[in-house]
Amino acid sequence: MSNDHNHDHSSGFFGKNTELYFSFLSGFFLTLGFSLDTWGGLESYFHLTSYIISYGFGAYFISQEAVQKLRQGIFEIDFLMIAAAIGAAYIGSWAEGALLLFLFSLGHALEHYAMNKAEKSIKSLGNLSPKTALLKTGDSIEEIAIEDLKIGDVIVVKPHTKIAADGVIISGESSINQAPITGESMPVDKSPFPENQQIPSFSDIDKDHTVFSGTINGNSALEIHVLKLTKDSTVSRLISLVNDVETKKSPTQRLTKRFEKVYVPIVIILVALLCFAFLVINETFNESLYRAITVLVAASPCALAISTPSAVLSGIARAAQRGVLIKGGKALEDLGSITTIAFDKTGTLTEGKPSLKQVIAFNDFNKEELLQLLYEVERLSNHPLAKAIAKSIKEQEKLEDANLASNVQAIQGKGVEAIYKNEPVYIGNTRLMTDNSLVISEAIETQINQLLEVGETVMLVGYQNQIIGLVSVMDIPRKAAAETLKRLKSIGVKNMIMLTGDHERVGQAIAKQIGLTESRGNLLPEDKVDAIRLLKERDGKVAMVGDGVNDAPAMALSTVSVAMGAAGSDVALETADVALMSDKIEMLPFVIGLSRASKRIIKQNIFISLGVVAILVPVTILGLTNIGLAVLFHEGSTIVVVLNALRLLAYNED
Ligand SMILES: Nc1ncnc2c1ncn2[C@@H]1O[C@H](COP(=O)(O)OP(=O)(O)OP(=O)(O)O)[C@@H](O)[C@H]1O
Ligand SMILES: [Zn+2]
Repeated sequence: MSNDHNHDHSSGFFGKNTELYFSFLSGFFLTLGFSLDTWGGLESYFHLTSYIISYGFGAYFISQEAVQKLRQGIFEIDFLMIAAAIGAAYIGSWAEGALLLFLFSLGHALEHYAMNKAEKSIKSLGNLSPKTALLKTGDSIEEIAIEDLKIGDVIVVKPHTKIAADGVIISGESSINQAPITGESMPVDKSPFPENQQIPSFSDIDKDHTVFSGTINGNSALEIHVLKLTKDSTVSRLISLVNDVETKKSPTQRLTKRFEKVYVPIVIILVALLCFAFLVINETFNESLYRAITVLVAASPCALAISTPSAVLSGIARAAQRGVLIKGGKALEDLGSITTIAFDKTGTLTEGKPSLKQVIAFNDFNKEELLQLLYEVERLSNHPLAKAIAKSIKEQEKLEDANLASNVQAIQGKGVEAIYKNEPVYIGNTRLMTDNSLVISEAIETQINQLLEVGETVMLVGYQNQIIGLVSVMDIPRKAAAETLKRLKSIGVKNMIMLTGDHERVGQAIAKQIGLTESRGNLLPEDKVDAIRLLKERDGKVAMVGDGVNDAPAMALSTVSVAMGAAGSDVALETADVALMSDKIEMLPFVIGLSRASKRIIKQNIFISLGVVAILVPVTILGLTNIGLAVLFHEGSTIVVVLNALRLLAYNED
């Protein structure tokens, strides 16, 4: 059976199920012919006509497909089946030939039906966004096509309608159903972005204020400031990523393809030889041909060809229903065999919204001035620590933006560097200070150690050639983290390692709280890459879970990378092998469990398909069965394999 399901048999006067109806008609005329033959007592002319009609309906789609493929130089199993049916007709076994075509076309139609169903549930994403939006200009509102929306436009979203663009709420509060994008079943409360503040880019805005195209508004009307063009919206990107998914073949799929390349020619040679068995043993040519045809049917690897793609597609479709994009069979199979997971800390295992604990000024530096400096510099950085510091200081101190800082530069894994009131300033860890020849006194060292003791992340501030102060924050583990790790352990994940740029001791404090097996701190992004390399050497396969921002290189090196909160970050969505659209870490056991189930089903399917061939071929060569039975077992196994794969669509964690 064809492995490539881009073709569609929807053209036809019975609509999209024409293929299925044609196969039923083939079955009907087969039964009619058989009845006439057995009980009719009429001229053979009648039942023969009925069989020929059955052949016509049975072969209609398969032959088209086979010819089309043959023209492209692809030799398909469909072709073998048609050859077998023609051979059967030649030796007068019309009934068997018709049965073959009937069941083969039925299997084929069911396979297409099932695959379409899985594909549809993946592609349903595409039907999400509405076609038009209500554009507000001044007091007037006009309906325009979503393609005509521009960045900065304001659109009105009525209660219980779909949101037409990715953007930020500027007026109204509502509870939004984000299930179509993130798979979260509970609506999420959203509020307007604070007034009189400049609107940053989409990924830098707190999720409490942003909305996605294709999600559904709750009870009250909203006004939304558009931040992305329709073609760049999260849902558009999702659709194009989903379209790529099917072109990536899984390892098992490649293996079975390679096997078929060797196996199919062997079958053809064997069958050709069997046609001439009458030269060696005492039988007629027709008897030899009958045996050859039976072997051809028995040996064709239809079930094998469909065993992996059906499971991969169903697995991916099931994940998509829960807001998880698995980018292809390789990612699915890899994830299914993972026993080591490396986690990023900030925003992955922790909330990623640290709260401000201490601001301490040293050497008589003015504290007000320190607060203002911290605010001015950190509000221009988009590191989660920076955002938290800027936000808290602004709230506590009611500071106004004074634009005193410029040239803010992130120093990966260490902190930031900027110009504040025309002088260089450094905010970050001790490494950043020593890199810039700033001496950390013993008194400061003691203060730092006291804060680390209680699990706070400490950052120093270097300005005017000395250390003028420190700021500390505390990030708490996600509520679901401990429970999630426990479940991962129970499904067989042995090693769970935290890789963090934060201080070793802060890392260890959190690791202990939530039950990780190891924790490594003080890592620069390149150290995280090394850590992944070592883990791969030690454990074979490693999954890396992160936000895909400062850990992108490590994620790229991992066997399979999993991004959390991918709906909010284009980079994460594009680059990760598996994208959790929501930032719910508790989805991990679900996807890993699903991947394992998919792998299991692939194995079962291959066992079933090869098993049936292994039994059927010797039995047919020895002439112990007839075409009818060979057809039944052969097509039966194909249908069983497809149905087995479809079970994944109903996968749930237990
Ligand atoms: N904008 C910033 N302001 C102040 N300090 C910073 C800033 N960015 C980084 N740092 C310092 O550099 C350290 C390492 O940062 P990095 O981004 O590598 O990791 P992290 O966010 O602490 O944790 P994780 O690696 O788990 O994401 C931080 O712990 C902090 O001390
Ligand atoms: Zn096909």
